[in-house]
Amino acid sequence: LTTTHTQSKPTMLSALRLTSKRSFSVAAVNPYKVAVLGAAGGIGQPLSLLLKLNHKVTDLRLYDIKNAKGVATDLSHIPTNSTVKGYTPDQPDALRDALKDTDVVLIPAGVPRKPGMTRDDLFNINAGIVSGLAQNIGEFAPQAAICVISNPVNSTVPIVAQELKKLGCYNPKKLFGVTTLDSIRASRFISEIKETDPTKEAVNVIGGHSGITIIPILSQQKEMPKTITKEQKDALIHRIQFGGDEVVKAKDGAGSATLSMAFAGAKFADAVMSGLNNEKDVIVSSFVDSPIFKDQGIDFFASKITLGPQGVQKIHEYGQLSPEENEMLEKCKETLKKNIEKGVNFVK
Ligand SMILES: NC(=O)c1ccc[n+]([C@@H]2O[C@H](COP(=O)([O-])OP(=O)(O)OC[C@H]3O[C@@H](n4cnc5c(N)ncnc54)[C@H](O)[C@@H]3O)[C@@H](O)[C@H]2O)c1
Ligand SMILES: O=C(O)C[C@H](O)C(=O)O
Repeated sequence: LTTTHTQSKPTMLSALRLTSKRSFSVAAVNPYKVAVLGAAGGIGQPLSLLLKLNHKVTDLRLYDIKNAKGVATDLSHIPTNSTVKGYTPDQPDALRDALKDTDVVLIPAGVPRKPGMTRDDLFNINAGIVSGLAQNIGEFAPQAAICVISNPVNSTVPIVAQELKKLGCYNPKKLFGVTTLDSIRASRFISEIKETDPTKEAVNVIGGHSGITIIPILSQQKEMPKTITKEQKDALIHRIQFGGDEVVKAKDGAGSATLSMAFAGAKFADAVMSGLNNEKDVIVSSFVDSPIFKDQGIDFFASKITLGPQGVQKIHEYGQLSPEENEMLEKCKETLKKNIEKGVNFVK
């Protein structure tokens, strides 16, 4: 999909070869301590399972306001090379113990959408949850790479940045809004039109993570079918932008994307650890503190980035856009600016 690594390395699935003793010795990687905050939720549980299967993770900490210990005990019976421990607020210093010395922290804590809601409608509840967790990360794990899943990502990422700035430990290279779900949807949906292998398809998706702020740059696609009509192309763009709504509608009140998001979150975390491990050319898309539109007051923007031992190593230019895509970008920037300001003002 959009992650590329030149170095051949075992994938997450290699950890599934549980019967082979080799699966414990393949890893020429450093051991990583990973915390999931919101680990007992719809995303948290499958995400934690996928992290348990990732040989790069040796110490997995699961924090939630409820049921984290149950999920951790369940996962702890899987014979992969990590320990798993659950933490809930009834234990003294639970968050401190969950976060201490971690390399990567993933945040899927917060409420999901119901039909008819926008991601921004989640702001009132999730902003408070994310800012509280960010304060604890700043205090107990200021070194960690922080991957924010909780919506609205366009605002929750600025909230985390602002909280860390207040604590004097903001590292822009280690804060990520997870937009991988947009990338994997784009790969999947375009492959359905091109009749190709979705694992070989990559679309450059930029902007943010909500509706019109998600911009798939289809003009950069080579080998689009000559027969594709403008209507089909517009429908594809719309489906990538509103893929989240498709799931919310289908789940009919029971939440939003959890399983595809867990896959996306695990894939992103794997890439972050590959970067920390100094693997070459680890390229993913993410919503990060970016110079691209800073001069226009937009401090965060999603584009391709290269990950390295210190986190973000390079932020890629988004490349050439068609006139239609330029128009989409202008609209994206207006919304993004407001979403970012809303997050920043919440903390101020
Ligand atoms: N970035 C993306 O692409 C993407 C994709 C899907 C969902 N999401 C977002 O992820 C979030 C979680 O979705 P879900 O379906 O897993 O929801 P969920 O309700 O199933 O799970 C959320 C979990 O967070 C926990 N939680 C609440 N407050 C907490 C706190 N202060 N500390 C720790 N844990 C806390 C809850 O107990 C629950 O277990 C939502 O905001 C959703 O919109 C983002
Ligand atoms: O759509 C949502 O609310 C969840 C998530 O952001 C998604 O894109 O699926």
